[in-house]
Amino acid sequence: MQIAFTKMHGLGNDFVVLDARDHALPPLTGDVAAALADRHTGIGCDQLIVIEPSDRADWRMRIYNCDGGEVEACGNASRAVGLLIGGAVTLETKGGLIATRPHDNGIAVDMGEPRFEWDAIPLGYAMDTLAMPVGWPVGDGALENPVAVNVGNPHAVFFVDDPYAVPLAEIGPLIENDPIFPERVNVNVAAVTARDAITLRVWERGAGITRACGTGACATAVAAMRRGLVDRTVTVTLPGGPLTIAWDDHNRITMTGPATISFTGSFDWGDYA
Ligand SMILES: N[C@H](CCC[C@H](N)C(=O)O)C(=O)O
Repeated sequence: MQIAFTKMHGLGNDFVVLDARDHALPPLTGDVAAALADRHTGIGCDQLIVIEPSDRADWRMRIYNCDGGEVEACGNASRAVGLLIGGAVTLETKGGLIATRPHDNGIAVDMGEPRFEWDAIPLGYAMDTLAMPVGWPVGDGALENPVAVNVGNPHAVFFVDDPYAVPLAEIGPLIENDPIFPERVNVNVAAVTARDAITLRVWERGAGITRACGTGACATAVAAMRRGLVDRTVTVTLPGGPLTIAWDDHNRITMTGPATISFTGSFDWGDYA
């Protein structure tokens, strides 16, 4: 069975997008998602995205990390789907309802409200989420006291002097899989460089180091705002480029940035299932 796909990215965080708005796909399992996402034997991407009908929003967006796990949110993919569909779009995700609209700087996404309660992250037990009383040894120092925040998906945000000096490939998986995070976690290492500027790198849950992470940018921005380190609109610069994040007086996060269609193609479902 031939299936069409659109290859897309947001600042280099890339996606294989399957459009099932007017026809159902064959049953999609985590194994099929991981096979399609494999950069050696599949099409290759950080996340596999499926657009399908919804009875709660215009459409439903399903997100599979390249490890095959289905997850709640993906900021960069939200912009990609918004670009693909066009106009103002509401999307149902496992992490809640979001809304996209065209913007002068690409696509703007209402990412909803951040959650800071320990059991909403979730964490394994009650603790201060503004500075978790934990640390992980790194070299002759440590990554410690992260902010924990849920922006549809779980994030730990560490503020450091230089994100590019952190051995993220080494420490990322250890933190991602620490039992203190029952649903694992996305690991953000960030430096505040001005009241309106943050530099960020991300080890993504189920995907590893990516060139950009939209939810990571949202999580890091509101974490910095909660600590009083930045104003309520900031530019978060990732390896793939900048995103603008605003946290408004109605407690809603807006993320604005580019989305790109790379190419279209098709594959035989039988090659992967
Ligand atoms: N790895 C993330 C999902 C993708 C998030 C990232 N690609 C983004 O743009 O937000 C998670 O497991 O929660």
